[in-house]
Amino acid sequence: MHDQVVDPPGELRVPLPSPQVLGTLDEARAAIDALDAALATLLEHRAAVAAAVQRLKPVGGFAGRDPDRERRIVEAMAARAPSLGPARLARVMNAVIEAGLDAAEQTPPNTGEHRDRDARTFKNARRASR
Ligand SMILES: C=C(O[C@@H]1C=C(C(=O)O)C=C[C@H]1O)C(=O)O
Repeated sequence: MHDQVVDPPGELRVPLPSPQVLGTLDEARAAIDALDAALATLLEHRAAVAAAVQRLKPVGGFAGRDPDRERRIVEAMAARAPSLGPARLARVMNAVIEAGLDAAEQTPPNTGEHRDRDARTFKNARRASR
């Protein structure tokens, strides 16, 4: 049902129904499921890009954590998510960043899995920017 989220490949499309039009619990839950499907796709893609960053930095992984960069990320996101605000978003993004770094550490560099995943990530990003 949520397979259509990435369509065409390299582009994420998700309906953003106004909460006011959600009249039933089933409708509201279906809307949440669609948003979560998109969120999962974004999180997977973000983790792959963050893993690529780790390999490009002089010191990657948890050892190369950059609190200033993380603060700037949260500030930029808070402008788009004012009802959450910077303090809540900082908690969310701390979990997202740690999950990404953890996943990157589970996949050693220069393996076929990395190479294939990076190739897909950048091919999709290039295609999406055209
Ligand atoms: C991705 C980087 O490495 C780490 C992970 C970050 C992230 O997932 O956004 C941000 C800062 C760093 O702690 C980076 O330095 O840009």
